[in-house]
Amino acid sequence: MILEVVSSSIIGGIYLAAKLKGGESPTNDHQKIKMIADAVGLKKNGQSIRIHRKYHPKNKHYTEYIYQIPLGLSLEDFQEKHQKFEDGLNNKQTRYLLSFKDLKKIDWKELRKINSLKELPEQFKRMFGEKQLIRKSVEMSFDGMLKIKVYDRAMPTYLPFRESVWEQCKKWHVPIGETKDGVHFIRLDDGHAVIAGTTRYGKTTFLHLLITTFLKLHPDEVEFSLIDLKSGLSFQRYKDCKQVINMAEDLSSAHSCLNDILQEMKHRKAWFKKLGVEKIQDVKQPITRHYIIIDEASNLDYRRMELKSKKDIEAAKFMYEQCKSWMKMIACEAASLGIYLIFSTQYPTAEILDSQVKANTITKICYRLDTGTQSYVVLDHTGAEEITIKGRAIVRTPDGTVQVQSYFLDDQQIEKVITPHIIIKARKDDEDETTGEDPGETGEDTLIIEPV
Ligand SMILES: Nc1ncnc2c1ncn2[C@@H]1O[C@H](COP(=O)(O)OP(=O)(O)OP(=O)(O)O)[C@@H](O)[C@H]1O
Repeated sequence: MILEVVSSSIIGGIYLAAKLKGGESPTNDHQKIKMIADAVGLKKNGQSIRIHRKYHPKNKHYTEYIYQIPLGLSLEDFQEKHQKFEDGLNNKQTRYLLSFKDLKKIDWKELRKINSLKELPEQFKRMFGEKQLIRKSVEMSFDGMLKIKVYDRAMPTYLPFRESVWEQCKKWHVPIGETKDGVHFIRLDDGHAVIAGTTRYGKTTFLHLLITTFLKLHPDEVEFSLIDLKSGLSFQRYKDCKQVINMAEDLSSAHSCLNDILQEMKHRKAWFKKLGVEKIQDVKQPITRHYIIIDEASNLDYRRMELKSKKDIEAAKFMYEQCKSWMKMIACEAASLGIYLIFSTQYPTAEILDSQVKANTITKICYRLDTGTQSYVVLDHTGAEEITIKGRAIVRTPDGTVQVQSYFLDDQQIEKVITPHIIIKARKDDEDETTGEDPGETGEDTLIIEPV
């Protein structure tokens, strides 16, 4: 049992409500939602939103309000005002979660004597200071009706990854983290994904979780092309995994890697044609899923490089333009062939995240961004600029938009998964330098030239 303490600056004291988890809230959130919608102009021809149903699922931490919205308004219009709804629902109230253990520590005699929050005894203030604030949060979706879920439970701010979560994974799903309702999985075998976020908020940590999850759960059915444009250090540890076919760390090697992918696409297209199938889901033979992971895609841009000679600038510009056009081709055509682009960047401008790449992206994961405009480029609505917690992300898929606290996977957990997959292999560069001698015959290294 959890007690909820609500402090309100209107009443100028403490209102203590003992209630069971999931009980009725003392305020009427529906009325607040309607008032906020009217106040921010979400009305048409004098018509406001109309409540259709209120729903409180058992054992869940939210109440869902289902509204009919006036003709001419869309989900996007409401999502743009997302912050206004959240602020309005939390207006004038601060809520804390306290356990019975906490309550035992309270000196009730002292508490009865006080008239305002300012007079709270030190011990009580300390206890509240340590507790997590409950801030109601809102999620919106649309299926003909506007559904607004109002959560009254604090989201965790740090979640170490638990290996047991992998046991719940469906095929090609990644357990990105947790919402207020528990573990949240994202499906990554039906399209491409974009991951955006300002520096040090969790993009690369999520990419490690993605790679590790697929190495753990589908080691014989997955391949990776890892394009690490942040000095090549993030993905270095995977370079000897047998599933890693290409590694690139600069424009030139990324260019060559993307060229290889185009060949791979041609090869798969020809094969699918022979089999008489259109998409990977229809292929009965064993076939790998290929994930191209680009970490810091903006670093492909030759204008961000320190190039001096005109010749170098021209060469880099040519490769950059080709990489961009190849990424568009991959975005448009590769998903049905089982090749997926995972595009990660700190700078989601319209220049970096091409509109065609974005349009063909199914999953959008957005950590904190610097501006509402950047948030809009990725999610088509603002909100990511309001995030202040590391690992907190807004995830948008065709199923709707949710806020997630992503898992933090540590180095030991990663090492444990990748160690069984490490082999000694010569990569493409080494291969170019060989004298033509068959390395297999020397009895030393095994040369792996990955076929598909
Ligand atoms: N899910 C998480 N939960 C809590 N803290 C996290 C999480 N993910 C990352 N962090 C913290 O943020 C730091 C940076 O994370 P990460 O390298 O993933 O950031 P990034 O977004 O890739 O940054 P950059 O773009 O600068 O490389 C981590 O070392 C860790 O301290």
